[in-house]
Amino acid sequence: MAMPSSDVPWVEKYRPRRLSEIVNQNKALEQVRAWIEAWLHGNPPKKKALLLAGSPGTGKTTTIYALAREYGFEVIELNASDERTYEKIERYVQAAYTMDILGKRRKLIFLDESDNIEPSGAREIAKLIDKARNPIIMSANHYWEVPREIRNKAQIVEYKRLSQRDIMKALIRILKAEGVTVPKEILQEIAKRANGDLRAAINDLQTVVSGGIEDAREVLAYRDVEKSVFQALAQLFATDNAKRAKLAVLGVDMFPNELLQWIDENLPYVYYKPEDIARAYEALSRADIYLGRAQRTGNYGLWKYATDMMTAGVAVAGVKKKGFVRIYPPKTIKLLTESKGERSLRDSVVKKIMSEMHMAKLEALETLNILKAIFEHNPDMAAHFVVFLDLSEKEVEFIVGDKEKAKTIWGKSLNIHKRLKEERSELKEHVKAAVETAEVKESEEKVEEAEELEEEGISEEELEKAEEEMEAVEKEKKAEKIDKPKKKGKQATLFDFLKK
Ligand SMILES: Nc1ncnc2c1ncn2[C@@H]1O[C@H](COP(=O)(O)OP(=O)(O)OP(=O)(O)O)[C@@H](O)[C@H]1O
Repeated sequence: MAMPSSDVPWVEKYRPRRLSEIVNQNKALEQVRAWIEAWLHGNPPKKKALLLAGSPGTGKTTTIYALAREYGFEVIELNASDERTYEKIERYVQAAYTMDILGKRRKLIFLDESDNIEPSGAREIAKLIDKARNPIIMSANHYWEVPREIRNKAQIVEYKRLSQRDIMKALIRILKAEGVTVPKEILQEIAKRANGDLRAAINDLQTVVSGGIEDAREVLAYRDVEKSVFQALAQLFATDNAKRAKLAVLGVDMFPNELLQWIDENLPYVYYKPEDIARAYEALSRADIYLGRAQRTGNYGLWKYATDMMTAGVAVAGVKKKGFVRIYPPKTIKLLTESKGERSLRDSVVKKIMSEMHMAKLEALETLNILKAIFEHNPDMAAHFVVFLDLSEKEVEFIVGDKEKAKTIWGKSLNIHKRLKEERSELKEHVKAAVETAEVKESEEKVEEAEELEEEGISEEELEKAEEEMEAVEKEKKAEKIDKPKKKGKQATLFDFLKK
């Protein structure tokens, strides 16, 4: 496997230049073309804004730039989380009054992350859409999170997640262009893990190619566990916007202290000026202080501030290196703080919490921390959780982190088990006794009945026969009842007729 020639991010290097090169979004592209052509034919569409909605890395931004190139627009890219967005849009919308849509320098306004628009600004932006004389295209991951005022004014175009096959094809095309090869099973792994996000897949491919095959296996092994941490950190290190940085790590199923280790490990590759690196580390150390305090006091509300410091605090620390940033797993630190055994214990406890308490993974991780506090301070309640979650002794030891305390809780849980067992067997006894009484009663009744028959000189067979006959008579009666009304009706009409 050859080393790549430069560190230009491949997602940029291989971004499709033309609409026709965009993979597997034909339906969406048809709508986009029809909408822009309506503008160009001097007949602006009813919905003056277009909202491209879909998962990350499916081609939304690519569509806008390819569209602009093909139809001759200049793209004015604005970010919804920028405080001055409204002001900027207004400037362009006003300018559009005097701008000839068919002229050479026509502009297309691109509002990225429109699911991030503050509710206060949404009404104003909606008004600008009404006034707009040039196309406004917005993009969002979830269209339902775009403020309603804006959503109602936009034509929604949905982008689908790309299939594993689409992703494989795109990766192979890049490898051919780079003149490098990667074993097929690794390509398949990358395509599988990308979960429909071609950007993530291309970034992984570049990571793998730049690090060599052995490294690739290791990185991919981590990806198994840390599904999206690579993606999240790539986003975090690509922005100097505090809000975007905070959003980048949402959905990473990791404890904040682990996330801190990942950021810590990768910081020196992101900033190059010593003073920027120092500032970023200062933000990290503050995050660490909050985390320590949360652990000591049990006030997990502090996690939020810690996460803000390690994301937003780091993102605004200075000027970042341009180009592709390779993300490294924090191997050494991780090995020191959490062994493989501990990790698997944590995973099994989290799984039990998820299934017994009907929780998503993130929620379960938070609950695990609450359980840790309970296990440390309240062994009686802890014992009930042990029974409820069906925890093993090792899992209890992992949660409480202290052998003696674990023993006490485990002992108490055994007592609860014993009590429950006793209660259950007591209940069983009750049920058994009740059934027996009912059976005795029934057999007593049967004996009584037999005695009566004997007294009257009727044999069992004769009784059965008599019962069968009675049943037959009953049936006959019923059949007659059903037929009768019909006959009656007929007779009545005939009778009437004769009367006439
Ligand atoms: N459908 C596609 N066809 C070809 N390349 C694609 C496609 N989707 C994504 N890519 C590749 O992935 C990269 C990222 O795509 P793009 O920026 O268009 O994603 P996006 O949908 O705008 O994501 P986000 O919501 O995160 O902004 C592009 O540079 C391109 O290389």
